[in-house]
Amino acid sequence: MEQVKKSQLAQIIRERRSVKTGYKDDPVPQELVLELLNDAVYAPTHKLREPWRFIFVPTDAKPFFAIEMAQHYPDEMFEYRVKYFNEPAAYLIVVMTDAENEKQRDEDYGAVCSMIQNFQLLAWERGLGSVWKTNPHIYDPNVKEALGLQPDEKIAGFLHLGFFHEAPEGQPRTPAEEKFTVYKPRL
Ligand SMILES: Cc1cc2nc3c(=O)[nH]c(=O)nc-3n(C[C@H](O)[C@H](O)[C@H](O)COP(=O)(O)O)c2cc1C
Repeated sequence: MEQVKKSQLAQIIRERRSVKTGYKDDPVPQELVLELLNDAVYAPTHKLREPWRFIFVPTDAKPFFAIEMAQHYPDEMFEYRVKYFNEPAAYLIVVMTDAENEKQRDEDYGAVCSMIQNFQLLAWERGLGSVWKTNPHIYDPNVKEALGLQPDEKIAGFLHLGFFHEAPEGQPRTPAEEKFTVYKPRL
């Protein structure tokens, strides 16, 4: 098949990887995270609700954060969890409004997902690795309380952040043609 030259955007979308291990110790600058977020928030957001807010865990605070988060796990998992939470260089916790009705909940989660994908693409472009994690602790009421969440808020995810040694290998995606049908009018 003839190779069509991909636009820069298409290339970044295809090349971005979730970086789950192999982070460098280099600190993640808060200014960079804010710069990326200020572009990412141009994601579509119904009624311009912008249903997100962010908690940044900088690199120098991360060892304390790791201990605090690990305390929410059973004693026998504590050490492993401290190690786990220390792996990324920094965290960006994405907090979102937890609407009462299904329509708004779906719209808000859609907006947050779009914004997070924007952030991940922009981060990739700048060499900053990220992975969106939804481990069970994001649903733990004690974790929510420790992070100062309000009753009408929930955690959309922990973004693990860090510059990295090697880009992980990507997994191919199913061609859209295989999941594509064309509507035929029945009238
Ligand atoms: C909503 C959402 C939640 C995710 N949660 C996790 C997670 O808890 N743990 C994890 O290792 N990866 C998580 N991921 C990352 C996916 O595993 C990753 O995107 C997938 O393996 C494809 O890899 P790629 O992003 O490099 O293309 C999550 C991704 C999404 C979109």
